[in-house]
Amino acid sequence: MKDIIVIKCGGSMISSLSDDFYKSIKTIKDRGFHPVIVHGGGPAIDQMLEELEIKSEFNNGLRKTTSEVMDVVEMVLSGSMTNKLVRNLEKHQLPALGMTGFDGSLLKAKAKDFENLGFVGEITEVNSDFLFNIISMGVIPVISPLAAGIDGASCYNINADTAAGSIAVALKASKLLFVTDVPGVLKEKNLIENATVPDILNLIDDGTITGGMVPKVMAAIDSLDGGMSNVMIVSGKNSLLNGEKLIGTTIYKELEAAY
Ligand SMILES: Nc1ncnc2c1ncn2[C@@H]1O[C@H](COP(=O)(O)OP(=O)(O)O)[C@@H](O)[C@H]1O
Ligand SMILES: CC(=O)N[C@@H](CCC(=O)OP(=O)(O)O)C(=O)O
Repeated sequence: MKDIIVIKCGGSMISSLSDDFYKSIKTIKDRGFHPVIVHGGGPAIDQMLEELEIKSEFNNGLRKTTSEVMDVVEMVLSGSMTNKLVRNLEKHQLPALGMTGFDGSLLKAKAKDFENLGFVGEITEVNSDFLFNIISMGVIPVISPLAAGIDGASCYNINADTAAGSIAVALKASKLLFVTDVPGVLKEKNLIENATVPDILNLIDDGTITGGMVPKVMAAIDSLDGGMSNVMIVSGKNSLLNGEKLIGTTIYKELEAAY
């Protein structure tokens, strides 16, 4: 299927995505693209864990997921996070269907490093046909990054940036957008509009890119390695579009592609 655009909505933005953001999704769809949404929910998971007095820690940007933490992750990601997006899409005349990676065996995973990270998963399979069928009905899939183990029994917590990258590669999407709470990759408060993979690695090394931006750019790099050619980090605070153009940071594999 041509012109699929995978849009990852960060948990930092889900509750405050602007009306203009949803209108721009409508414009993108009207222009013939098929949006597929993958969402996060880190801040809402943090809040629920805190309310329940369950401790959680991060290891290289990934939440160490004990079975107690997994129950909360599953509840938050597949509950209010998905529902907020679906409700708002429907409000903007965009038919949408919320699902986890369990539905239709969409995502299969194995433990990434059980000893240190518990039930954090690494995606091993994406059921692309399941998504193609939904997309062909004109419906936007809204996916929470939970996956079943190969045995079908265990449940894994996948970083939403990583899940979006794997889904974009599997669907051979023409674009992958990471929607977050900043306009893109910033250096000294200025937006970097174009960056190659070596530029990004240097920005991590010199401490310009830190925290939640690290899994995002790493997922961008993995998806470029997986064959994607167009990966961007953009803000959800306003419209994604400035006329014909998407606004944000575009990451390219190498210099020739950038200019
Ligand atoms: N160089 C950078 N440019 C922009 N944001 C950065 C940079 N380095 C770190 N960040 C942080 O990354 C955050 C976005 O990641 P994250 O909080 O995980 O968002 P999301 O929930 O949308 O995935 C920004 O709000 C910012 O605090
Ligand atoms: C393994 C892992 O860290 N999973 C993430 C899943 C949610 C996520 O990625 O949400 P954001 O996109 O808002 O960061 C977590 O538990 O927070």
